[in-house]
Amino acid sequence: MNLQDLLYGVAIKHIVGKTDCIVDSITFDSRTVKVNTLFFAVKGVQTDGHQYIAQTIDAGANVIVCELLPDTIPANVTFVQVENSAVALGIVASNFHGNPSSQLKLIGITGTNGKTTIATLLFQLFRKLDFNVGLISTVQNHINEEIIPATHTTPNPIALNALLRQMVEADCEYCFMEVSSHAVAQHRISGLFFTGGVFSNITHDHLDFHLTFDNYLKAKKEFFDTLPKTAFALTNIDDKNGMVMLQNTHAYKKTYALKQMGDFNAKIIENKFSGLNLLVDQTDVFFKMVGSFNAYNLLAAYATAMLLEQDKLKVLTILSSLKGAEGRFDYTVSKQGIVGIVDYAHTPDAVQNVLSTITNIRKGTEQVITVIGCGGDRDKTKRPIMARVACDWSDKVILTSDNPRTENPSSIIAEMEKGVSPTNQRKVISILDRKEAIKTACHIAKAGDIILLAGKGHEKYQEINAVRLHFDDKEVLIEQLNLLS
Ligand SMILES: CC(=O)N[C@H]1[C@@H](OP(=O)(O)OP(=O)(O)OC[C@H]2O[C@@H](n3ccc(=O)[nH]c3=O)[C@H](O)[C@@H]2O)O[C@H](CO)[C@@H](O)[C@@H]1O[C@H](C)C(=O)N[C@@H](C)C(=O)N[C@H](CCC(=O)O)C(=O)O
Ligand SMILES: Nc1ncnc2c1ncn2[C@@H]1O[C@H](COP(=O)(O)OP(=O)(O)OP(=O)(O)O)[C@@H](O)[C@H]1O
Ligand SMILES: N[C@H](CCC[C@H](N)C(=O)O)C(=O)O
Ligand SMILES: [Mg+2]
Repeated sequence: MNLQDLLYGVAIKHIVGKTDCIVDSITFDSRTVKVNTLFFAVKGVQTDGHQYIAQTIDAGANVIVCELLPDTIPANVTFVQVENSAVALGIVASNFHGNPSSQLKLIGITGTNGKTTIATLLFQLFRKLDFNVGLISTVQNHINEEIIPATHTTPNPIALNALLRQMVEADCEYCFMEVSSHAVAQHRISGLFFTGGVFSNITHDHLDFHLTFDNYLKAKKEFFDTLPKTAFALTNIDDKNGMVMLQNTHAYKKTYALKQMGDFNAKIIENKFSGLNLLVDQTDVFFKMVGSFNAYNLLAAYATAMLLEQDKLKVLTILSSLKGAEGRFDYTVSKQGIVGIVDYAHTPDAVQNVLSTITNIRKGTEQVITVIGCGGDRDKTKRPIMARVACDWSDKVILTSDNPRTENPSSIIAEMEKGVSPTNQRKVISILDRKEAIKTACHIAKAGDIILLAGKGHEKYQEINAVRLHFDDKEVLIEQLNLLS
């Protein structure tokens, strides 16, 4: 592709070298550069792409997009200086793939919790409404029934635009995608054209990356700030920062709420293990999904479908039969009557939500046994809080490993233990090995008791020392429950 076409829409500070050259591929990773590659020098968390410029030229790169020009510029290489290489990367990646986001209706969902659930519900709903649909999510990406494994919640701009291009080729009319705060802060969504944005909620997470809650909020808000005038900006106003999201957006503003009047409203009539009974915009509907947090997710999906001009009754009928994403409040009952729940709660708020839901709908006499760990190389400040919340809402807690990554798992558990108050000590045991922890929970449980396995949801691995070993909470849970006599 011609360089001038690729650079369309990029704010350029300075160009050194010819602009009428042909680029065959684009990358932000020096290790994948070939002849006639455009290399983006991006500043990262670990290293700075600018360090690899000379290496990429040796490997055949003919164009370099960078923030700082080197002292000597070799002949036959074009240097494009920009303010922010990551922003330029998004725009060029979109141009390279023929701007696929403007050829379908792209809806982005942001928030601390609920993104995967809302995006998946919308994908399942629009498939059942007979549309060709794409999904970009933590669990997996989809083009209709085709599954494309996910590496990130929101992929890098090159992978993202390639995926959107495949969706356009498959005649997809809609794509529902999660927009993580990392993706906004790293400009992975730069250059995309959105038809709508949805905000679920914001609570404590990712402070290792954003450093302060304020920065984290700003990242979420920036997504809404950059939505075009033609898009809708749908927010949950029961969240205390829900209105903040709308402050500077050019998009048309819409709200949803359970506790106050919004443009879209729902009321919980009944919340049981068998599902939710909700009054949605005055229509009484029974849903298969459990828990008040899922009332919010269902309402967000319904409101989005209404903003996309779908038929209300058809939408509610289909939503009422959906189960949402894999590994979210996924429950099973053993032959002894022990209830096992696998859930992806990995933030203090999510743990509290899932446990308060269990508390609200349990009969009262059973014990709640929670098995929980925290991820390594991620926000450390949430560890004691997650342990405290688990203790406050459970009868017994087994602290264990999640994905330790490169950290020592015992140190992660020790940080969680700091959140256990003296009165709660008697409820808690720590078992390093996650399988042993689940086995112990199954042995402690009696008929009617509820075991919650929190934090790993759909994940099919446990990452220890940078190696991913097969591990599936649901598989282990069922195996251990079946071994009980
Ligand atoms: C913290 C974070 O988000 N890191 C992402 C980031 O990596 P980084 O900033 O560490 O990059 P770096 O290693 O410093 O490298 C800087 C630049 O130099 C380049 N480089 C590097 C080495 C080299 O030899 N040559 C070279 O060119 C790199 O390609 C990069 O362009 O950019 C990389 C390339 O896009 C991502 O793969 C990487 O995601 C890591 C693997 C990750 O785990 N991210 C998680 C935290 C994440 O993004 N999660 C969110 C979900 C969060 C949520 O639940 O809300 C997600 O959207 O998935
Ligand atoms: N609307 C909600 N409000 C609060 N908690 C929720 C909500 N929806 C889901 N949860 C809890 O958060 C967990 C993660 O849900 P989900 O995967 O939908 O969120 P996510 O935003 O995609 O998370 P991630 O950022 O890790 O991809 C669920 O397993 C549940 O415990
Ligand atoms: N999307 C989340 C996933 C956390 C899941 C948990 N199992 C862990 O490994 O910490 C994150 O990147 O923080
Ligand atoms: Mg997700």
